[in-house]
Amino acid sequence: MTTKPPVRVAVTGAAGQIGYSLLFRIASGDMLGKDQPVILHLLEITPALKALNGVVMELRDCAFPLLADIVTSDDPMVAFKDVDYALLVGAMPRKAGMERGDLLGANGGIFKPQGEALNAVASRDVKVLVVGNPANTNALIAQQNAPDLDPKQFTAMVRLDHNRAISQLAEKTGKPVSSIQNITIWGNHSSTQYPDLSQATVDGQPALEQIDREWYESSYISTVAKRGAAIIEARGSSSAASAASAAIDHMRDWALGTPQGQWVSMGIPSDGSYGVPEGLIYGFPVTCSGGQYQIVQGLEVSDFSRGKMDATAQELSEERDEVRKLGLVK
Ligand SMILES: NC(=O)c1ccc[n+]([C@@H]2O[C@H](COP(=O)([O-])OP(=O)(O)OC[C@H]3O[C@@H](n4cnc5c(N)ncnc54)[C@H](O)[C@@H]3O)[C@@H](O)[C@H]2O)c1
Ligand SMILES: O=C(O)C[C@H](O)C(=O)O
Repeated sequence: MTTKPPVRVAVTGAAGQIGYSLLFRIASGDMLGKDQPVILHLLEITPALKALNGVVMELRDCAFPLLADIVTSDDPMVAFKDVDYALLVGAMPRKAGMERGDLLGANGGIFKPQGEALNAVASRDVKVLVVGNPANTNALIAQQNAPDLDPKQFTAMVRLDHNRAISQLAEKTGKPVSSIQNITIWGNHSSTQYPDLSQATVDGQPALEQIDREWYESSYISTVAKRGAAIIEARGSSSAASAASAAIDHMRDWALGTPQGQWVSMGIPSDGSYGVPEGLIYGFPVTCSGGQYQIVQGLEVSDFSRGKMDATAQELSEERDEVRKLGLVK
C-alpha cells in the first residue's frame, strides 16, 4: 500500500502513437516510481476524443494500482489544471523526406496556446518536457508564452538521441549498454545535433581509445543524428515506443535524480555555458538531483567539437528567428 498523495501528469497528443506507448508506462510507475500514484490529464484535439476514450478504457482495464484517476479534455485550460508534470507530445510527425524544421509553422501554433495555458493553470512547479517536433523550438515557444513560470521549467527531448548514441556505441564495441557512460548530445534534436564521445567511457576507459576516429567522425555521428529518418523509412511512421521510453527516462531522471557520477543529455535553456547563446533550448550534459538539473561544467571542448556545437546552435538561432517572425516568441 502506498501513502504518497497522487501527482498530476499531463500528456498531450494522448491518442497518438507515442501516447499509446507512454501512458501505460507512466501509469505503471516507470516514470515517477513504484510508490507514486498519478492522475493522468490527457489532452487531444476534438476529433480524436473518441479514440482517446478507447485508450482510457484500456488504461482502466489494466487496473494499475498507481493510477488514481484520469481527466480528458480538448481544452488545455482544463487538461493542464494543477499539473505537476506536462509531456507535450501532440503535434504532427514528419513524413519521409521532411526535416523536423519543416514542421515549424504547422506545430509552432500548438505550443503558444499550450504555454499560455500552463502559465495560467498549471502547478507553479510544473516540469515541462516537449517531445513534439521541432522539439527544442517548440519548447522555446511554450516557455516564452508562460512568463510567470521559471524558464528552466521548460525542457526539450534529446534523450532519444542520447539513448541511440549509447546503443550504437555498445553495438560497435560489443559491450553492454550498461558499461557506457557520459555521452553528450549537444544542441538541436535534428540532423545538426552533435553526439559527442570525447568524454564517454566504455567499461571506465575512454570510448575514443576503443573505436576508430574515422568511424566516429564519418559514420557514428550521422547514424545517430539521422536515426529518426531511418526509422521513418523502415517503419513508414516515426519512432514511437523508443520516443516514449526516452520521455520516461528524461522525466524520471529530472524528478528522481541521475545516478552518482553519471550524466544525461537534456534540451534546456542555455545560460551561456560553453559559449551557447543564452536562451536557446539546447542539448547539454546535465546531472539532476532534488528535482533540479545542473549543466556539467568544465569539460574540455576541442576545435572539432566547437565547430559542431556552433553549427547546431546556429540552426537553433535560425529557428528562433523564424518563429519570431511568426509572432510566436519575443
Ligand atoms: N523529440 C523526439 O525525440 C521525438 C521522437 C519521436 C517523435 N517525436 C514527435 O512527437 C510528435 C508526436 O508523434 P506521434 O508519432 O505520437 O504522432 P501521432 O500523429 O501519432 O500523434 C499525435 C497526436 O497529437 C494530437 N494532436 C495534434 N494537435 C494537438 C493539440 N493541439 N493538442 C493536443 N493533441 C494534439 C493528434 O490528434 C494525434 O493524436 C511528433 O511531432 C513527432 O515528430 C519527437
Ligand atoms: O525523426 C523524427 O521526425 C521523429 C523523431 O524526432 C525521431 O527522432 O525519431
